Amino acid sequence: MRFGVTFSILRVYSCKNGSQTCRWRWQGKRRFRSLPDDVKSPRQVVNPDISKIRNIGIMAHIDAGKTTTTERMLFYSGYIRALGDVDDGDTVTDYMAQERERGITIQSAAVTFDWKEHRINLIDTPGHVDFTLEVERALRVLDGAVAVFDASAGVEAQTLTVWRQADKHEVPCVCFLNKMDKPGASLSLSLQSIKEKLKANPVLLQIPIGSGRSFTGLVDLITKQRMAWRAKGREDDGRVFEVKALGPADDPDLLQQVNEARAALIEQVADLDDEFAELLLGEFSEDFDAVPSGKLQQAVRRVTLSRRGVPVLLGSALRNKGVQPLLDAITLYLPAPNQRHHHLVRWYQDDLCALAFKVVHDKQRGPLVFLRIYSGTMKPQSAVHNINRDGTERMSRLLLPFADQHVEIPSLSAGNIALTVGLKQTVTGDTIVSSRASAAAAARRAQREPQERRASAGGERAREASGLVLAGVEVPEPVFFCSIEPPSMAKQDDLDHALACLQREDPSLKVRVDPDSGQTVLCGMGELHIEVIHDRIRREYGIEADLGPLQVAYRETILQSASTTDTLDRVVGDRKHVATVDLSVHPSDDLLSPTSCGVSFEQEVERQLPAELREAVENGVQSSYLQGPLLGYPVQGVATVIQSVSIGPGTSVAMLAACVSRCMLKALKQAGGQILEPVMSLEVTVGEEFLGLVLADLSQRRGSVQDVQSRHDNKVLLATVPLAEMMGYSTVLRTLTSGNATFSLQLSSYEAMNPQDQSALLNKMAGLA
Ligand SMILES: Nc1nc2c(ncn2[C@@H]2O[C@H](COP(=O)(O)OP(=O)(O)OP(=O)(O)O)[C@@H](O)[C@H]2O)c(=O)[nH]1
Repeated sequence: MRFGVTFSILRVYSCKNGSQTCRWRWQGKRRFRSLPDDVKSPRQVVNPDISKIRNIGIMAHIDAGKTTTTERMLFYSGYIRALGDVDDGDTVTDYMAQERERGITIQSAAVTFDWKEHRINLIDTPGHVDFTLEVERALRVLDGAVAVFDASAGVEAQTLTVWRQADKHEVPCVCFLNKMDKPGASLSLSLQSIKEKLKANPVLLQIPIGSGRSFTGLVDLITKQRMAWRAKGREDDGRVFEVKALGPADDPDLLQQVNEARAALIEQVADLDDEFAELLLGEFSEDFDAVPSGKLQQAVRRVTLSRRGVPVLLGSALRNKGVQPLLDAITLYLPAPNQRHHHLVRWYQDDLCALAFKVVHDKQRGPLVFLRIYSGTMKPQSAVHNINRDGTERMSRLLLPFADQHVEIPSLSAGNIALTVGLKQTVTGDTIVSSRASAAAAARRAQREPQERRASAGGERAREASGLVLAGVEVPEPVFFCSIEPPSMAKQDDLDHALACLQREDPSLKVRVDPDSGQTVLCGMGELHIEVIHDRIRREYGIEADLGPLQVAYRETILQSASTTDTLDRVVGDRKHVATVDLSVHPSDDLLSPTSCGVSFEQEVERQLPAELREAVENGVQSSYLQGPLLGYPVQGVATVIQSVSIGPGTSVAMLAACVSRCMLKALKQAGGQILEPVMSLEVTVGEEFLGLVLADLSQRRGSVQDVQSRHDNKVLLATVPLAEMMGYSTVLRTLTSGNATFSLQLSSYEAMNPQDQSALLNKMAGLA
């Protein structure tokens, strides 16, 4: 649409009956669009062709503004009447009581809405490191992501983690530099940190008009349109904004800045996209700037999809600026489901193939399972087959998620995210297909596929190619644990039920029973994680459970090799069991990986030992890895070699496994035990005046400072510190700095404790210190 210089439009988006409609009103010489007052129901979400679906996630470091941005998206697309505020605890996506009280996102929430004839299925993910698995589960099923940054901080610790997760799942991203209204906001700092820390190639698509508090709008470098919001800040809801082609009559400095930035953009895109480079050098060699904006947009899309570059957009969600162009960018640059290649899906052809990526418990409806549909169609009241559990289940209802409200729908096709009621056996990571027969048909197609083609698939795809199930996500090992007790024995069953439900929802929560004390033990990702679980047991299940002290999940390993022999000679009932095992244990090269424990057999033993006995020996070794000889923590970094096995007639396999375990315990003790402790990367952002106090405190905690960087008036302290020293750190830091610091903590590695610290720990555990 072209407008004369004197006319500009104030753009308001609203959607009625699934399509963008707008009314116009005139003000002086200007034409304004105005919004109808009615709010759309999630039922009105358009059901478009797959090419117009966008499954996206919003990810970032804690507090970058994901929830605030999501809230604006729902508001501008017409799905909520009033803007919620994280600080007032009334946003749509943070609906859990704890989220509203704490002002943070804990579980990822899915919402579906439409924008300019596109259906957007959006997942708002948590930023706190304790809930990283939530982000990973979401990224597994998404096609694209919006990475939100605090423009005054650039890339922060958790941004790096989520970015790596997006990389792992090859998810194309756009960046949104939020909080451009903050006095310390810096476009150049943010772009620099994206390049340096994320090693990504930022493709800047907008430049800001004004900075800090006087940030009023943006210029789109592709179309050279100037978008200006009213300067009223928070009171103005941002629906109305002026869009005007930037012309010679405008601010000459701004115009020059735009021309330079656009020229740089064209050059950068030409470097990243051969097709665009050819176009420029052919038709537009005389004047690159004359290249049509549509062509530039298409090239930016190709660059984004191939992940050679990431578009960068700007705004201030809280001040209601820049979110509508971000929505445009989602539809323009992020992929449709059919543009992402999911290797295994082709074997199912048009049959249903879906991945369960999240389960939540609803008191009335039972478990609700979130599914990403990769092929085929889902209908309510139908049976589906769960390949992982090898069982068929009946799905009673099919819903479209809209945070905690759900809308019943008659069917949902490939490329969408569905919420199902009635699937009682399905857990996160399971693959759902239409029937056992369709799984068998897919298996036949997979068999017929040339071996080379399957082998060429790398990583996750290779794992998928070896079976018929979609790859789920890897669950990180918990670093903290504590005992949990019901208020009375009568409540033990209720507590077990609550824990079973919570575990189904959250695979990063592990529950086990301590073999010595018989106590139930909760294992989680961090203090906040365990605190939230405890709180949920109280609120959602009405159980006032008691938590024991929080403890660190150490690991054990060995320092040297050892060989040993053990003989088990036992009479059970009227049967005599005799077995003798010779084995050796060695420190493995891959000492610090949790999966680094292995078992192998001497060639001769492997040849002679029947498969059933080999399996019993392996079980014996594996069970001894679960509890190390020093403090009973899991063992890692050990390679075991079985040198000989002899077994008397009538000896059971269980007795052989027991003999191996006993022999392993002896060997591990002989090999000299070493405790490994989790060491965390710590990032503290603190006002300069408090830096000395924070550093002094860290030195008491066996911390080692890696770097101190400046960020405006703040200092950013990067350090590593043993997790055992970080209990209750948030309270201490708050007190030390009068609330002027934030920190993030995440697992960096497991490291060997020095002899003094180890013996202090052993004494403490033995009750001697
Ligand atoms: N100045 C300014 N503050 C903002 C902006 N967007 C969000 N905030 C504030 O930043 C804080 C965090 O916002 P959220 O939207 O909860 O951030 P989040 O990334 O969803 O946080 P988690 O989900 O807990 O990781 C809140 O106090 C917001 O009011 C912005 O554009 N400018």
